[in-house]
Amino acid sequence: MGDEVVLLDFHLSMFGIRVRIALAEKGVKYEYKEEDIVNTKSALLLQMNPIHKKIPVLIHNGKPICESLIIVEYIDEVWKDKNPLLPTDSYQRAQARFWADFVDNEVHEVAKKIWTGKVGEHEKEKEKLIFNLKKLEEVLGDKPYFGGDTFGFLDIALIPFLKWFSTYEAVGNMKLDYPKLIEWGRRCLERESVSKFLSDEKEVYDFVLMYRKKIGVD
Ligand SMILES: N[C@@H](CCC(=O)N[C@@H](CSO)C(=O)NCC(=O)O)C(=O)O
Repeated sequence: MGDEVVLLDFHLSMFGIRVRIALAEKGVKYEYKEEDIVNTKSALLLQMNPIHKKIPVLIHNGKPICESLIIVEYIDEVWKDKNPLLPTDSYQRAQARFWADFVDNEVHEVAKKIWTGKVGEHEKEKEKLIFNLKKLEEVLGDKPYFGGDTFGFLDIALIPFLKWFSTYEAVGNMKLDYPKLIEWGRRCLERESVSKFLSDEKEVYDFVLMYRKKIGVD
């Protein structure tokens, strides 16, 4: 019997998009299940991720794997016959994991304070986000991809955020300066595994406006 793969996800989730890109890069077939994370989470999600109760969750032959970066590494290890995502060199792997963690804690968490917070209240976070994106541009340097000549793990970790940057700017009333990342993003979007899943900027913006109203900041 072949692999049974199910993905519990939310179409706009930058974390879920990471997993969808990795599965597409590996050519893995799976059943996609959209979760209504804003209102009612399914019993399956609560059963498969009882600790965080969050998406994405990959269910492989009935066994759940949680946390997007862990899921991407799992996919890379299980379906290792094509498109390796992590570098083979241990030091390069460690660097890729370090900067992917940076994306989660220094880009996403900082930006989330801006788009879920009252307008004008997060000047510190705005400065930090600008600084942190500049750091990522330095890591990219003049390479086509973060891992060098091939699209890989750290590209997958960051690319889903590309279509959230304009919302960060609009809600935060700020200007992000990241020309090299824009160029890199255009390069990544040439891959069908990316262009197929990256959210639409207006859809992201409309979702954030709805979410801000729901949590009462607008
Ligand atoms: N560290 C985790 C974050 C997942 C997450 O925040 N998922 C969100 C949707 S995307 O913003 C989620 O499931 N939120 C529901 C909730 O917070 O209850 C990962 O990398 O998978």
